[in-house]
Amino acid sequence: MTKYVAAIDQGTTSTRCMVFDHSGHVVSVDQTEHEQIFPRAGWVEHDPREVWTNTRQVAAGALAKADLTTEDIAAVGITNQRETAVVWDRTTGEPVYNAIVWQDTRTDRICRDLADLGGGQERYRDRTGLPLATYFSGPKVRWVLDNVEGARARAEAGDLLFGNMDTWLLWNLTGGVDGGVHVTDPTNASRTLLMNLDTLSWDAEIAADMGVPMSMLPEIRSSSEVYGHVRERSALASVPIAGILGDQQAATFGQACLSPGEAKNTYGTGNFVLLNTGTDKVMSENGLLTTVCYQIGASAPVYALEGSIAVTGSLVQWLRDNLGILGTAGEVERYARSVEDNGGAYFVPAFSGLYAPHWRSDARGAIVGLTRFVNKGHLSRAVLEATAFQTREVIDAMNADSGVALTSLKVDGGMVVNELLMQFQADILDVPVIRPVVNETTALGAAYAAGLAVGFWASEDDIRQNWAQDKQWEPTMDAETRDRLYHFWKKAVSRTLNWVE
Ligand SMILES: Nc1ncnc2c1ncn2[C@@H]1O[C@H](COP(=O)(O)OP(=O)(O)O)[C@@H](O)[C@H]1O
Ligand SMILES: O=P(O)(O)OC[C@H](O)CO
Repeated sequence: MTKYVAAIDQGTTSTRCMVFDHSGHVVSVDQTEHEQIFPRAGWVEHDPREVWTNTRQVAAGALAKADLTTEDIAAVGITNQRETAVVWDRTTGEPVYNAIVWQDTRTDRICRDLADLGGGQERYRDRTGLPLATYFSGPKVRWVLDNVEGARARAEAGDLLFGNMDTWLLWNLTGGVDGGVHVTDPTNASRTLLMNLDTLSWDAEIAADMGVPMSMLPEIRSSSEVYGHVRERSALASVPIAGILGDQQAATFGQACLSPGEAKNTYGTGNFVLLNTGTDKVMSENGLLTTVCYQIGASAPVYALEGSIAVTGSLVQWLRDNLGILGTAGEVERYARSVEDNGGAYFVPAFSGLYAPHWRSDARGAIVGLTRFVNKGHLSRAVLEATAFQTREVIDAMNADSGVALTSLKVDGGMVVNELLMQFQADILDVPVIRPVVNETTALGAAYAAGLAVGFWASEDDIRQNWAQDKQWEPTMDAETRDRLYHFWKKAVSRTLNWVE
């Protein structure tokens, strides 16, 4: 029997390939970053060709680093930044435009026009589980067809294909113009504003409203089945591609949040809290998303409530790259520890407006409470605290929507090495925060989906058994302090609204 399963994790800032053994431990990893393209304020793009080239490189790199060959790999899974939209020509394989990234706000006008058709921001909530917001892929496809010369005519002639990053990579991995498979899974499809959450199929009426021809849309298959095999003459040649999960759903799966009431929070570029609600979908009345959590083979889909926060780890990057006041992301903890508290400063990073639970595209970032006293340490602390406060907001909304009061929170992602943040998070939520041994839960979740499809893992019980705790932070803050800090956070948020006119 082959000993390993691989996962390709195509994230916002980088692409990695990871190889896991049967116990879910990392055997090998290779990773490379891609360019963040900011053509103008509010626009964020990636070059899909660069991402595809990087994918091939890291697949080869991960095998080489552990001295593995294709024969050692039982299956490969794909997990990806969700909502990031690619439109390409099926006859040439060439993208017609850069990938428009989930954080991009250029579709604000399109979303407002759609809302004006009736129903406002909630127009498609019943069918899709989502508010009308710039975050999702459908309006991004509309923008490409409206703005790239000749694109609409080519789309209507059936020459153009759409996909989130999972679909773009799957199509290329399985041969591209030579028989590439044009498929996605329900977790990715549920982020387009085009999929019906009950039937797990495309909604023709919404696609018509959105001006997106149905011929562009990939086939929706389950999250765990063999979609095709990797093309010949490449690193993972002939390996079955057997799992697709959007990265936040993959992390939920990798964290073994497999029963209703279990939740995780991933701290990466943004933060994403997902609560497994089982085979019942919970429609949010408090600004959360209802989304597909996973669908394993022919089983019924499992749903989740999601609190999506656009800017958390990227705020640390902003301090480092745009202001130059940090040398590395890790330094934020050292500066934050140099002071006792935030010195009265609050930083609301509404760089892409505010996502959950506010959904306010008219908000923009603000630092409030500044006095001459505030220094680099206080700002560093305010940056970390912003992550924890935003998490509290979505978890409060989740409690209200689901009636589930969390008794602990599983965490993962690039920011969870930050111990000050983890302690502050436990304090602001007043529940323990738990970090697993394998923090690479996103790639692991995709590996599990692929491994289950080919019998490498027998059942979800294997996933539960593989999960192990690394560290737990207990809340120590008194209620009065917690309430005071959170009160000022909410006041700071109110100062960012109604900024864009
Ligand atoms: N020690 C740290 N403290 C706070 N944030 C950190 C630290 N190390 C990394 N980060 C942040 O974590 C993020 C990277 O996490 P990762 O999970 O790799 O992101 P993604 O998958 O979204 O690309 C970056 O935004 C970075 O600023
Ligand atoms: O690539 P990440 O980890 O920042 O995740 C991005 C999310 O999928 C966006 O919805």
